Amino acid sequence: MLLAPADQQTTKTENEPSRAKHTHVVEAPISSTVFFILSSVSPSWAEAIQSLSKFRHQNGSCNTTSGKIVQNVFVSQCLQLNRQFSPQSQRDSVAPSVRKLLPSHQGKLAWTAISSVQLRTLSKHQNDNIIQRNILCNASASATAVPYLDKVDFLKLQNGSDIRGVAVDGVEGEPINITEPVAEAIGAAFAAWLVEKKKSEASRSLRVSIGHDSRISAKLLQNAISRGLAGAGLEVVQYGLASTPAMFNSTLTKDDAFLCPVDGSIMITASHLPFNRNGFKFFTNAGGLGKADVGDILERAADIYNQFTAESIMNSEEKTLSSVKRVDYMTVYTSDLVKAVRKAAGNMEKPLEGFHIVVDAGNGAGGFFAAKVLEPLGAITSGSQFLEPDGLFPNHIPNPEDKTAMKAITQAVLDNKADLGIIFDTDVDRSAAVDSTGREFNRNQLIALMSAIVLEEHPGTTIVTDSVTSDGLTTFIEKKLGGKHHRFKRGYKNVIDEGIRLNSIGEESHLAIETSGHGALKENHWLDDGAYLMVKILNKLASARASGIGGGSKVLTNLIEGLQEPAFAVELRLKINQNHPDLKGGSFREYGEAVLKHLDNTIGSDPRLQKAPVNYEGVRVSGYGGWFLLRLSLHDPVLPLNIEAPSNDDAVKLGLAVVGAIKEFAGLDTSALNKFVGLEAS
Ligand SMILES: O=P(O)(O)OC[C@H]1O[C@H](O)[C@H](O)[C@@H](O)[C@@H]1O
Repeated sequence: MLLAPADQQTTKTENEPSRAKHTHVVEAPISSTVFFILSSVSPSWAEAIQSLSKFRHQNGSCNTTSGKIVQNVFVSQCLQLNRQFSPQSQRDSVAPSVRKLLPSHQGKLAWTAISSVQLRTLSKHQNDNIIQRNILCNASASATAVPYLDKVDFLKLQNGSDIRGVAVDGVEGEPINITEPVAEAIGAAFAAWLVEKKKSEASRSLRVSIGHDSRISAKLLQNAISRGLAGAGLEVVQYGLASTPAMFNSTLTKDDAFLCPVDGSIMITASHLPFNRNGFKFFTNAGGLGKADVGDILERAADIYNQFTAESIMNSEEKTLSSVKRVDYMTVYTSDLVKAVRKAAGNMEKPLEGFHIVVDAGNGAGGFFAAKVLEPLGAITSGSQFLEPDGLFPNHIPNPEDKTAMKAITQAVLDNKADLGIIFDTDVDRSAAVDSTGREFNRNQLIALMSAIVLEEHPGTTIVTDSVTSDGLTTFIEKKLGGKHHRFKRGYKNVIDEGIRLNSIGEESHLAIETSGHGALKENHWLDDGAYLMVKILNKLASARASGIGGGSKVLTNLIEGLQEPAFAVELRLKINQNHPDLKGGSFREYGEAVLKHLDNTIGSDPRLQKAPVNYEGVRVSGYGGWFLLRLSLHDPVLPLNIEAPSNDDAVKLGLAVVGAIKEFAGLDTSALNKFVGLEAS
């Protein structure tokens, strides 16, 4: 329910279950541990902290500080404090003077000198207790302390339908391009876009929710983007740690007590990318914004940013954050998930009683699933791992496509003799599962399992998938399950939009799902939601139990019996060298298209190879009992090549067919493929 305004809010550990409907506003001194760390590094910071602490207490507006969150709040507060102490006459030059106040080392804070790599090699104990806090400070502070209004190429921040960039310093060759002013401009731009979109409906001021994953730059960016929105006159509601699907859901929920529905929503996340990255996803009740709208927002943001002055930034900070509200929305979202499972099990209170289910959240935002979804349904969750948010992702990348991550959850299932394992990506829009024997339900297997569940409910329906799905999956969906497999393009947004489009032209489709673990169901507003996919699986477990069928996750494993899996599968990512003279100054996309066209023409003359009769992306070819697909990456100057075959030899033959066709493209780095087929030593 509604919490205190953001600037008075207790910053408790964010995945802690909410105990009270209204959170108390607590005042407390700056954490002494942080004081110790900072003072040992820089006396001038220590003085600043003492002044800040005093100032905040005298003025009765100190945020409580605990754990990791303290540093973000703290650095931001120091900067605010400096601004508050500056007389108006000095404020025009506030950015340089703020930088001067910070202990600087070549334009950055002195304590950014410890590199993230060094930190990672320190002992776990240190990492957990002191050093990790230090890097959090470094990271957050350096996002603020880089030259304040540097020139930024906003359009380069677009990554398909997302915004992605670097928010934390410390990785060589990756300078920060999402600073607080950049985020503030993006917030203001989204506000302008939303007002224009919703002007016919707007009888009150528009409301926007903001949530974030566990990244170390999240808090600063959340406040910065809030300033942009609030400065434009919108009502801002911060959710804190949240999942991407929950953010979309908040545009649909009807509940005044939680200030819902909101008119627009922003998730701060860079999914499974490394700790130094961050980004934004945008939603309205019509779904996630697409490429064109995100491009529009970035153009507006560039204009807004160019008009920023140090004074305007300072004023927005002073005026707007106090109006921001906070709501514990994850409670609404998780109770909806709980209700969905109860309903599917004939309204049993604890339909998962006795099931042992372990969760691996990879230290992302998905830790809530154990305590707030599985346990209320009666499941035992002991042995769950990496549930605590930690933006350095110290255990494994939160990504169900990652082999190490899948190994970790499989091991947890086996070690705990659990019935099922569930794993999420950082922002919980992707997931995968593992049965009690350690069999993975990810990629084609997850799609097969979800198809089996959905086709039981909607016989004959069309299953939309991405382009890298296997031939065995098509056979399974069409021959075993009696559905239709519509293999479309890569990209969750492409897949979901295609599911929606098919329905609009009269072809019934209830599931759009990618091998990456993204998936959306028609019954769930086409919401791309890894947690909801797992709910559908839990429903199956619960309803099997309710109808007296035992055997734990065997009921799931049985559902994908008959799915043929390739003996050999590989993905090779061939880079396009954008500076190579062979590109003749053209874009990597044009070059990639030329490679694909040439491959397409070459394949036509080889009788052992057949082009896929229906294909929406790249060049997909069958032969030697298997297939390959060469396509352009959605985001990168890369041509990913997927090969599946009955044996390694057959896969090599398919690889050689590709080598023959693309070898004359000198701007393409084919070394990975050459090694695979044995033309280069590995
Ligand atoms: O085209 P690629 O580089 O393989 O990337 C494709 C993937 O990009 C992102 O991760 C999207 O979230 C996925 O939906 C998509 O499948």
